[in-house]
Amino acid sequence: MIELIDVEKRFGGVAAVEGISLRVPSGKVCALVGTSGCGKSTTLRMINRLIAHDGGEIRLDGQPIDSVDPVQLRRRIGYVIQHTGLFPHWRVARNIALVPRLLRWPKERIEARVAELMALLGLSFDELAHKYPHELSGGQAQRVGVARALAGDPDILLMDEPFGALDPLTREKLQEEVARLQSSLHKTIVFVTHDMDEALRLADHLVIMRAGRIVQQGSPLALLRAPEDPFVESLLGGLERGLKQAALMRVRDHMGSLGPSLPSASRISIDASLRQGLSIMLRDHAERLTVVDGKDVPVGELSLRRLIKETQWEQPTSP
Ligand SMILES: Nc1ncnc2c1ncn2[C@@H]1O[C@H](COP(=O)(O)OP(=O)(O)OP(=O)(O)O)[C@@H](O)[C@H]1O
Repeated sequence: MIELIDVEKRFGGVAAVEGISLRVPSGKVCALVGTSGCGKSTTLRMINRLIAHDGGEIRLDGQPIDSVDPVQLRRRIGYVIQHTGLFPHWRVARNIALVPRLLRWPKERIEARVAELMALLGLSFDELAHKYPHELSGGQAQRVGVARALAGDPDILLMDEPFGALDPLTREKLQEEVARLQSSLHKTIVFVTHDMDEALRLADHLVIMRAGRIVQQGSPLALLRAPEDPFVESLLGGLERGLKQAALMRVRDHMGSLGPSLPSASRISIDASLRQGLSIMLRDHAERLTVVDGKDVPVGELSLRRLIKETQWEQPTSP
């Protein structure tokens, strides 16, 4: 568990971060989002003591980070940055092996770990292990960056705009990979992003910052349902907010049973999102969709009328 309690940071007397308090339970993902210069990276870097905090307390599993040697601390914490931070004169395998080498693992264990991580991140060992970073595509380099951060099997992963420099398709693919990895690795992750869709997609806990302070924090759905002010609302997509909320909701949780009436010819997978359901309804001019399981067998119905009722029911009443 990561805890920040009333944390402050000043640069030359000017506050960069003021009174930040947040808690990330073990195995959960927290996203820091906000306008440029609001203190996201500073907050992240204080967690692994790349920057020292001036006030408040930061604790990892209850232990204040000031009481841990910074080098020991950083070996427990994987760190991924936007332009990968790979050593340009080291080959991929050596870059990934950085922390295991520092930890003085035996050679065979390091080699096995590098091969394991490259497989985990979808990187071909034979093709890429001996290349230098400049011989990689942006997506490959970023995967190597993530592999390197995971190499020492840290329980905590900090990621600063990890996919910021990638094209949208590669970015989406890597987001999927990180979500897939996280579902089995259960790391405690804090990441900084400018991409709200990325934050909504990956985070269990969303923290919105402005001018060094937290404006609002909570689960993505809670924030989408009740942004506290126009700034948060606009960051969350303004008029697109309903669709972003629908993207986080699953068909399986909102379908009804198959009625006596003829099933709709338009179908949707039980694993799809409500946003995808709405899109199919618009495309097919259909107010009802037949929900099918993985074997294409009808298992229920998604109805526009019911959806509207349910989402109204979930919206808080405005003051
Ligand atoms: N080493 C430093 N020395 C002086 N001021 C700094 C330093 N690092 C950050 N700052 C200032 O602290 C504030 C917060 O910076 P920070 O990099 O944390 O913001 P950010 O939210 O991550 O921004 P961006 O989204 O643009 O990366 C900014 O005003 C920045 O200029």
